Amino acid sequence: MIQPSSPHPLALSIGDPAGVGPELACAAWALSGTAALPPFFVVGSRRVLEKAARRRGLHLKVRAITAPHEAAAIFPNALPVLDLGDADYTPGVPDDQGAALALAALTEATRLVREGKAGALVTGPIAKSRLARVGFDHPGQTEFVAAACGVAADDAVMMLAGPSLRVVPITVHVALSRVPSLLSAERIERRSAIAAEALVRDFGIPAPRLAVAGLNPHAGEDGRMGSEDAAVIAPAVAALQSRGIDARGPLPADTMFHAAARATYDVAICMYHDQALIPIKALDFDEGVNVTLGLPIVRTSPDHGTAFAIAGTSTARPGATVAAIRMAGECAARRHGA
Ligand SMILES: NC(=O)C1=CN([C@@H]2O[C@H](COP(=O)(O)OP(=O)(O)OC[C@H]3O[C@@H](n4cnc5c(N)ncnc54)[C@H](O)[C@@H]3O)[C@@H](O)[C@H]2O)C=CC1
Ligand SMILES: NCC(=O)COP(=O)(O)O
Repeated sequence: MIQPSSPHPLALSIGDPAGVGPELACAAWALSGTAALPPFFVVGSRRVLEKAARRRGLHLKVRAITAPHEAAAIFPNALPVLDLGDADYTPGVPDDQGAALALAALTEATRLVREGKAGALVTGPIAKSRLARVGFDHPGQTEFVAAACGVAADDAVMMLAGPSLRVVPITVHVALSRVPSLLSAERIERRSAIAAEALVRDFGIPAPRLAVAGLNPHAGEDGRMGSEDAAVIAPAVAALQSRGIDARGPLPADTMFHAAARATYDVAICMYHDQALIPIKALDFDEGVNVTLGLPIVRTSPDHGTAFAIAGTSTARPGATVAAIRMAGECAARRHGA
């Protein structure tokens, strides 16, 4: 089915300029014709993008715009950028100046989308610890965008999505030792319900099937290997079912991700970060998208990080960035059409 398109170009924040974000923004633009991407503009630095493109051997024009509405006309011939100023381009060597640019770009891109001047937000990769040095006070971009939208951090639900799998971690950027105490039936139910609602609204899945993972080996083995599965996760699944949501579990996590199992659900609800992200990064690393559910705006990001070690070497693959731009456009179009 052809979706109506978002009326506004998408805003792509540049990410840390020492990482792979700038070169992948250029690479995505270079692929935009063959990949049929919606028009987008970068929020960041024209000079950094020009240097990143040159270093990657991409022959493209970067054109500064002063407002998002100028992007669509420029996009077929050049990469539009809302220029926040110059910064050093030293791939692989992050510094505070670059982190400040990344934070300014994230802030401005979020503002433009919130104000309806851009159709959706695609965030380039940042290093959270580097941004923390310049005043970033959030566990990640998910929580930053949630705060900017006036949404409680816990109600902004991270989902990683690729061609093989969708996963939602109930707890995210916390130490593993804290996970059991952070899991409650209410929290699992609330975040799972937000995911189910978003799969209907933004992904066009009319009755999403949720597979809820256990926490412990063999989902607790009748309490012999942990109590949380029966005491916390099972009541959450029952509560979801009583709301008419197609949820089942707790399921042993070790057997949830093989191909036949994956065919039985639309999203795996996982209890902690690596339970969710290991399978998707193993299966779909090059096309994996991190999408924030439950926001008044659409926000996506490539599933990978700054990859400082390979920045500037032309070996960073653009697939996840291309997929993040495409997914943002599709979700925005669904909302626009709705
Ligand atoms: N969307 C975001 O803003 C994300 C940010 N991060 C941040 O990135 C930083 C680095 O995190 P890491 O755990 O090292 O993950 P990473 O994703 O940056 O790198 C992990 C491995 O994958 C490779 N890799 C990453 N992207 C690639 C690409 N496009 N093509 C080919 N190979 C690629 C890297 O070279 C490295 O070997 C951390 O500070 C983390 O917080 C991590 C994940 C997502
Ligand atoms: N592991 C996912 C990740 O680090 C991305 O987090 P966020 O910055 O999108 O919140």
